[in-house]
Amino acid sequence: MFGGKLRYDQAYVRHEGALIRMSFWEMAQALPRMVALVVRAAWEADRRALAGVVLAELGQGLASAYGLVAVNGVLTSLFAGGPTPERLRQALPALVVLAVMSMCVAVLAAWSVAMSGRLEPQVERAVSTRYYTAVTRVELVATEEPAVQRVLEAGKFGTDSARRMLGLSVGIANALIGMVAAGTVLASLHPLLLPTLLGVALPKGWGAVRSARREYTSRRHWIDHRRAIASLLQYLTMPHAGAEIRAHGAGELLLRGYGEMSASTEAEQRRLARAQAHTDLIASALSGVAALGAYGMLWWLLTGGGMPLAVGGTAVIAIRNSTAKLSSLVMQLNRMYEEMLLLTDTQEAIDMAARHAIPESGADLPEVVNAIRVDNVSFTYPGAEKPALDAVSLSVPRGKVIALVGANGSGKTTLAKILAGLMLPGEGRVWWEGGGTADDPVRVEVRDADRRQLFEKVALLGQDYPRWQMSARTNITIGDARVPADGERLETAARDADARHIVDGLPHGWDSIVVKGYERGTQISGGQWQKLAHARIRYRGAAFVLVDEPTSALDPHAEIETFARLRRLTEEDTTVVLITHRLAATATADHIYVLDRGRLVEDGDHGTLMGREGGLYRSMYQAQAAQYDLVPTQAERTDGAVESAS
Ligand SMILES: Nc1ncnc2c1ncn2[C@@H]1O[C@H](COP(=O)(O)OP(=O)(O)OP(=O)(O)O)[C@@H](O)[C@H]1O
Repeated sequence: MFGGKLRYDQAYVRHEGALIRMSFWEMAQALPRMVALVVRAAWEADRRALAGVVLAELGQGLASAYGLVAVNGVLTSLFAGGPTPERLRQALPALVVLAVMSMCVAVLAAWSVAMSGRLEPQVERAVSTRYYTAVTRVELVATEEPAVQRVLEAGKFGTDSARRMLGLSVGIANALIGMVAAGTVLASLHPLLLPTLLGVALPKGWGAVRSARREYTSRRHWIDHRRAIASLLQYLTMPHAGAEIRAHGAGELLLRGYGEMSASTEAEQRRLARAQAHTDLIASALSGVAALGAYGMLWWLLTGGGMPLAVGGTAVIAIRNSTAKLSSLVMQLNRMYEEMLLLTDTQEAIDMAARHAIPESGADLPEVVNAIRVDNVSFTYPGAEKPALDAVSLSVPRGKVIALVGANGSGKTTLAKILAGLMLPGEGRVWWEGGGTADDPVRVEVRDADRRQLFEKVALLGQDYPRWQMSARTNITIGDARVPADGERLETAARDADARHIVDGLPHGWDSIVVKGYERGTQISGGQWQKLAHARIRYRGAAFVLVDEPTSALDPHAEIETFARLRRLTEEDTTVVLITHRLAATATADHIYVLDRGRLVEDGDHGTLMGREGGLYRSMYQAQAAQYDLVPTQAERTDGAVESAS
C-alpha cells in the first residue's frame, strides 16, 4: 500500500545522530540543559508557581528528615529502661514533632500538586509555541528536503514532553530530596549504611536507562510506519474519502492494510516487552542482593553491639523510606529519560528550523512595485534530477493580467512560487522594481529583500488552496492576519468575489462553520469553497495576485464572471498572474508566457501567439476550441483537404 516496508530506517536514525545522542554519557550531559530549558520556560510562564513548587519540595525534604530524627527520638525513648508509662511520656514530644512533620509533608505535597498543575500547561504552551513558530518560518523549499522534513516532523512528538518533564522533575526532586534526607539520617546513624543505599540504587538506574533507550530507538525506527498507520485510519473517517471507501470498497483494502501493518507493530511491542522484562529481572536481582547486604550489615552492627536497638529500628525505617523513594525515582527517571530524548528532538527541530528560516530582515522594497523581473532563473526541487524551471526570463508589470500557460508539469506553479518569493531561484535573479526613474528604477533582488514586505504585496490562490475548517468569516479574514477582522472589508470582499449569497444561505451566516460535525457546522460545495477563497484574496487587497487554476470548481457562468472580475482588478492597478488551462480566459490577458518542460518557449498576446504557425499555444488553444466545434482540429483540416482533393 505504501510501495514497500516503512520500518527499520536505520540509516536515517544514524544520520540524525540519534543513537549517538542516546548514549548514557550524552544524556547525563544533556539532562541539566533540558531541565534548564523546562525551568526557563516555567520561569517565563509563571514565576510564582515555579517558586511555590521549589519551596514545597524543599520543605517536604526537610520535614521528612526531621520526621526521621523524631522517629529516632521516639524509638530511643521506647527502648530505654524504666516503667512503660514513663517511657511513653518521654516519647511524647518526639511523637508530637513526628505528627507535625507528617502534616507539613501532606500540606506541602498538596501545595506542590496545585502549583505544578498550574505551571505544566503553561510550559507546554511555551514550548509548543516556540516549535510551531519556528517551523512556520522555515523556507518552503527546505521543507521539501527529506532530511529537514524528518527532523521537523520528529520534533512534533516532544512538544508536550516539556510539560511531562516538569511534572517528572518535580517528582524526581521530591524523591531525591527524600533520599538525601534519609541518606543523611542513615549516615549520621552509621557511615557504613550509606554506600549500601547506592548498591540498591545503581542497578535500578541502569535498568531504567536501558529500557528507555530501547523504547526510544524502537520509536524512531518505526516512525514512518506509525505515521502511515495513522494516515491510513484517518482516511476511513474522512468525509471526502467516504464515497470511494463505500462505493469502491477502498475501506476493505485500508482495513486489510491496517491489520497487516498492526501485526508488525504488535510483534515489535512483544519484543520490547520481553526485553524489558529481562532487563527488569536483572536489575531487581542485583538491587535485591544489595538490599540483602544492607540488612546483613545492620544485623552485624546490632549483634556486634556497635549499634543500639533503637538506632537499628530507625535505620530500618530510613532504608525502607529511601528504597520506596528510590523505586519512585527510578520509575520517574526512566520516563524522564524518554521524555528528554523527545524534547531533544523538539529542540533539534527548533534549531534546524532556525538554520533554514526565512530571514527576518532585508532590503526595503519600493513603496510601489512597478514590475517583477525574472532573469535567467533555473530551479530544481531538492532530490529531483531535472530542473522544474530552466533559464526562464520574463517580466510581470504592474496593473496587467499575465497568463502562464503550458502542459501539466511544465513549471507554471513553480514559477508562481518564485514570483511570490516563496522559493528562491537556484540560479538567476528575481528583481522587484519600483521608484527611482524609468531608466534607473530602484531594484531589490529577492534574496536581499525583506521577505515580510514582499509577502505583504502578494495574495495567493493556489491549486490546492486550504479549506479552513472554521467559520465562513475566518475563511475570508484569514487572508489578512496582520490586523483584526474588519466587517466592512469582509462584506466588500465577499460581494466582489460573488460569495455574499453563499453566506446568506448558511444557517448561521458568517458564524457558520463550513464543515459538518461542529455545532454550527454545515457543508458547502466545491465551487462555494472556491468562491470563499476568491473572497479571501480580495480581502487581502495585495498588489500582486497569483491565482492557479482559480475556476477549476466553478460552473461556466461563474467561471466567465470570475475571469472578468479578475480582469477588473487591474483597474485598481493590481497585477494578476493567471495560471489556467482554460485558454478562453487567457485570450484577454495582456501577456501570455508559454512554458514547456521548464523552459519558456513562447510569449506574446493572444493574437500574436495564435498567428504563430505550429506554435504550442496555438495548438493547445485549437485543441480546446475544437471540443466545442469552434475550430477544426489539425486532423479535421487534413481530412477536409483530402476530401476536397479527391
Ligand atoms: N514539491 C515538489 N518536489 C519535487 N518535484 C516537484 C514538486 N512540485 C513539482 N515538482 C516537479 O516540478 C515540475 C513542475 O511542476 P509544476 O507544479 O510547477 O508544474 P505545473 O506546470 O504547475 O503543472 P500542472 O499544470 O499540472 O499544475 C514537475 O515535473 C513536477 O513533477
